Amino acid sequence: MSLPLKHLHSLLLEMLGPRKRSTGCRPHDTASHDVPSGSMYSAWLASRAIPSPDSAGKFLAPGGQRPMSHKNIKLALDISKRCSLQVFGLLWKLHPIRLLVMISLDLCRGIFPAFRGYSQALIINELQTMVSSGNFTCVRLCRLIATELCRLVLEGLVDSLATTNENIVQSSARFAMEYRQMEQRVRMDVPTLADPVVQDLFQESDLFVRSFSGVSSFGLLSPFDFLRALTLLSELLSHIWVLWSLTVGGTHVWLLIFSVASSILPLIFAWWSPHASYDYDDHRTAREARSAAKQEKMRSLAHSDPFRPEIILFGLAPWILQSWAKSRRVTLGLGSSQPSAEPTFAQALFSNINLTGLVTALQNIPVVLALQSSSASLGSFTLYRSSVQSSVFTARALIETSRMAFQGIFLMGAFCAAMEVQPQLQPKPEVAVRYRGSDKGLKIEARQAHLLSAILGLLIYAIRNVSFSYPGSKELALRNVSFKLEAGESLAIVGYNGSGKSTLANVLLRIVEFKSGELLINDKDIRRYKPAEYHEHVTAVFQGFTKFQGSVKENIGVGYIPEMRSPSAIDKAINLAGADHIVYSLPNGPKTILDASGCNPVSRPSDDESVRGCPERRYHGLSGGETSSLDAHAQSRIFETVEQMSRSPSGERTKTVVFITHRLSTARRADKIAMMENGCPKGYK
Ligand SMILES: Nc1ncnc2c1ncn2[C@@H]1O[C@H](COP(=O)(O)OP(=O)(O)OP(=O)(O)O)[C@@H](O)[C@H]1O
Repeated sequence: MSLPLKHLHSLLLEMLGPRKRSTGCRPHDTASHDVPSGSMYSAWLASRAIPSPDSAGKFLAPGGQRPMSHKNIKLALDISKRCSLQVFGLLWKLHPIRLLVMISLDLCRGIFPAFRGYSQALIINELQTMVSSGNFTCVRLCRLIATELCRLVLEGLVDSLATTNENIVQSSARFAMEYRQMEQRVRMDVPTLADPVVQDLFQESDLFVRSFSGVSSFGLLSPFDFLRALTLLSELLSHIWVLWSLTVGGTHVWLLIFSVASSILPLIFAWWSPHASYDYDDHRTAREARSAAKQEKMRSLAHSDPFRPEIILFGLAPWILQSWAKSRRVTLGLGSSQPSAEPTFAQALFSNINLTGLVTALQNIPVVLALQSSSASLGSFTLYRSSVQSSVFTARALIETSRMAFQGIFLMGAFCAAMEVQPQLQPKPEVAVRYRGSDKGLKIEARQAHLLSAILGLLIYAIRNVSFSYPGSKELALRNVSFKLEAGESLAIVGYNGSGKSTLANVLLRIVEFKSGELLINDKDIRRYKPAEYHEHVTAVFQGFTKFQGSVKENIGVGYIPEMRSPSAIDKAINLAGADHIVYSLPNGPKTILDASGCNPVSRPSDDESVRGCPERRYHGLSGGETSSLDAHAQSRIFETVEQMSRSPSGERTKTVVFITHRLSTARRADKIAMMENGCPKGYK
């Protein structure tokens, strides 16, 4: 079966089967990751619990909105107390001075609107005085206008200085956060990433990192947007100060009350109306999240090249389209039988009747009356009115920012918790040992755990030998595997499909963790070696060989990064693999770009700018046999090469070799043969 087909099947199973990933809510017990209580991880986890009784033990989908409950507020406070300093510290280290400048300028910019209103009020007052007195001497007016122009220029200067500074700080922060995220991702191992709760954690952490791209309008709030709340706060305070200074002595208190009331009346009206429950950001219910995930999978299936042959062959197009459309309809709230979050036409009409104009007009009545009956100036009333309206507007923005910040705190918590996650295969420092190799290669021993089996006699079957099951599977893929391989020996693993050969290889390669038993490498428990150090001494060619989108040279080079750019090392590798005739018959030899999509074995025009205009660097496919699915002849040749490589020039064994084969003739070459059946070596010689 071809690799793309395998991938397609696993993808389809993922989408169709009874699976944990496809649900918006997760059962609690899927978390296999060790959760220390009181950690950031446990606080983050607790915030995802769905409070309703029928969802007991289930979690919100990644990115799901946390309700503003008492419990969540406490968790948010706890997370911000522990995590904000960590994140702030990270940002502080990048550009301390620039960050300080950014905060100061943000605070300054907050008071600009109040100054603007004040300056404009002075001009209006001057005009009023000129008109009422009939004295049209313009010196003072010109001075005021010049001051206003200077203020405008200064505001513009500060704005551009702030924006330039902000861009530098934001770009560095974005890089630093993305780097941390990438660093965390690449150091994770297979068992950790297979944990569905860790997957969710990383997804929310990714959302936090994405918030640094300045996409707060999509409901993501970065700490920088949160800093901008300072601007809003200083703006609000400056407006309140203006209002206070205008009403000091109680001269126009009734006017203030009337203005504030008329400004917040439309807000109260909107809040009270049925439409108010609609919230653009808060649409991630479990059902919608499930549909969004499915819609995304169907979209990528429709756009993916590697799956194209199967899509055509199995006639999957209508199914993809229908499934996508069904999910998309749910996320868009179209034709849903459930009460829609979207406003109905009547609600929309009701809420869209713009009362603001009417209220503003009404506001003018007391202003006019006050102007006629008091000595107050037109300028001060203009300032007064604009300050009231700006205060209400700023307060609204602050409330909205706080609401988004509340959700942002949990995403920030996810980021900090993700940084705490340790790869499961990493040994604890107190048990870690250095790898000590031998001249002959690895000595491997998979054996029973004597002590445990003696104590737990009745449970011997479950614990005594090397056993393994895949996450989410109750079936053991390896059961009670025991064998011994001396350094320099070779072992052939044979067996039916699905008997556990690849799983055993992955356990030996320390790619997956086994559940029980003991695996000794050079007389030390494999779990005590740091995986990275261990991997420096072992290598493997996988059945599902990965082709990277790049040249043949690069594909060979990734096998040993230090020599990646060395033409002689690449040539030697090509020669050792006996691949000279394949590689040098390609249109551009080792420089030929491999078509990693696997769907087009012929040359195709490049989308890559670097390749375009360079006709000889064309894409080229390789057959399955040319990469990993070897015919008898190729297999024999490869084993000759491996045999040659595993001996010293004087013919002594220097490497231990384990190979999986379906051919008895190949297996006979090995010193030992393990016949796998149902996860267990039945015959071992
Ligand atoms: N990711 C996975 N999740 C759950 N079960 C798995 C997973 N991968 C393999 N299995 C199951 O584990 C068992 C052993 O699979 P494994 O791939 O080790 O078999 P194999 O002997 O290498 O087969 P083949 O010869 O077809 O490559 C099978 O029952 C398989 O269904």
